[in-house]
Amino acid sequence: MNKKSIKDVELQGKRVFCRVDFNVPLKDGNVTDDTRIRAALPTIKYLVENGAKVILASHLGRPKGQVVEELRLTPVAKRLSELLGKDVKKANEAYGESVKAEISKMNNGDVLLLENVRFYPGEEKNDPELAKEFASLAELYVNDAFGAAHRAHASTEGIAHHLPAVSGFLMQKELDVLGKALSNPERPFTAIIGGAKVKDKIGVIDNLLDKVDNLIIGGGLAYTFVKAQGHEIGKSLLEEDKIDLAKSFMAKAKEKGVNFYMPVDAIVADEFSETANKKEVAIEEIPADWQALDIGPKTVELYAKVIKESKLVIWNGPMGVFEMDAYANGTKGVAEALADATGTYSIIGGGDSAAAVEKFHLAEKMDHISTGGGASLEFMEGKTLPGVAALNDK
Ligand SMILES: Nc1ncnc2c1ncn2[C@@H]1O[C@H](COP(=O)(O)OP(=O)(O)O)[C@@H](O)[C@H]1O
Ligand SMILES: O=C(OP(=O)(O)O)[C@H](O)COP(=O)(O)O
Repeated sequence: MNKKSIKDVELQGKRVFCRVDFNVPLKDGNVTDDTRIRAALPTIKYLVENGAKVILASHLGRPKGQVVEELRLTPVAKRLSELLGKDVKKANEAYGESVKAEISKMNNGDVLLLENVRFYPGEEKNDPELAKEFASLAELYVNDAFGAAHRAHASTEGIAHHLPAVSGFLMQKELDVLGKALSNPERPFTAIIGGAKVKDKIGVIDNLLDKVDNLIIGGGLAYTFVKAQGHEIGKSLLEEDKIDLAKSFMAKAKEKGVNFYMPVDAIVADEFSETANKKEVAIEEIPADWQALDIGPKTVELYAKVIKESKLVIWNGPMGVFEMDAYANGTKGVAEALADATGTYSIIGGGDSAAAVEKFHLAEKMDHISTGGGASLEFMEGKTLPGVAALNDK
């Protein structure tokens, strides 16, 4: 990579604003999957060992510019402290006088975690004033938040214009591994897209159709396509205004000779809960008032066959609501197919997909687990990631 890294700069005694992606799943105030925290440890340890004052910043969830008590980073600081084996202080704000006072008390090698940067409206707007406030806390900016590198926000992009700005080890590793696998992909090349961020991910499909041999759709994303095919989807996840786009993608796939795979069956439930009534139905038979929360077994079988025949698979987004055991089989089936496909290079992207693979104890069997879902997809599309572009060139 032609961007400067933490190895290229002096760290001793420096106040370093290090943006990480600690957007991790929480339940009852505890971190349920710490993959993203562990992934940032090499950078944090290096900063500590080289005598920097480490000021960490992250977003958590989508609080939309307001303080949301459940989205404070306190549980993350606790987990990080356990993983680092050292005290991690947690600030209640992300900038301002109280934070400056905390920083002035730091010794070299100390670690401070700022509050959720998305509690401030300026973060997602990439407000230059907020970027300057962040910059005023430090003497050096390090971006190790690959998972948020596709966002041009104040703490991922704006700040880099006000301080010397370099990459961390995770950022470098992600760009290297993904760059190598995708620059000249082995074929058949298959992309599996699922999850719930329909608005974010649907656009990616357009560019993917220029690159892949097979495109597999699952998760909440699938039902906008099922609807576009003319079937009823009951109360399943739907982006009404993306139906025409979905239709155009199916037409483009046909034109380009890309095999476009969609669910042929689903597990439907009469409410969004573990204890709901549920049944297995063919995809054209989703009852009104029911919602599809997982792909069905015939779909798993079909997708597993495509995976087995592929040389490179990139998978982003779970196939169903895997957090509830009743709707985890689709995601588990796809994860197992990837784990079993020994001749297939597997790249898993996205916080929830990585968490799913961890949950099924299959992480070891994957070739690369990326900490970025949207980020790895945009990188794969060939887009410039704003969080990377803003860093200093070598
Ligand atoms: N059929 C579905 N209906 C509703 N939500 C779904 C469905 N399938 C998957 N999901 C949800 O999608 C979420 C993950 O989506 P997303 O954030 O897009 O994935 P990733 O973090 O891997 O990029 C999970 O919380 C999962 O419960
Ligand atoms: O979880 C993330 O993205 P992902 O779900 O695409 O992996 C990143 O932390 C970015 O979060 P965002 O999509 O709310 O900007």
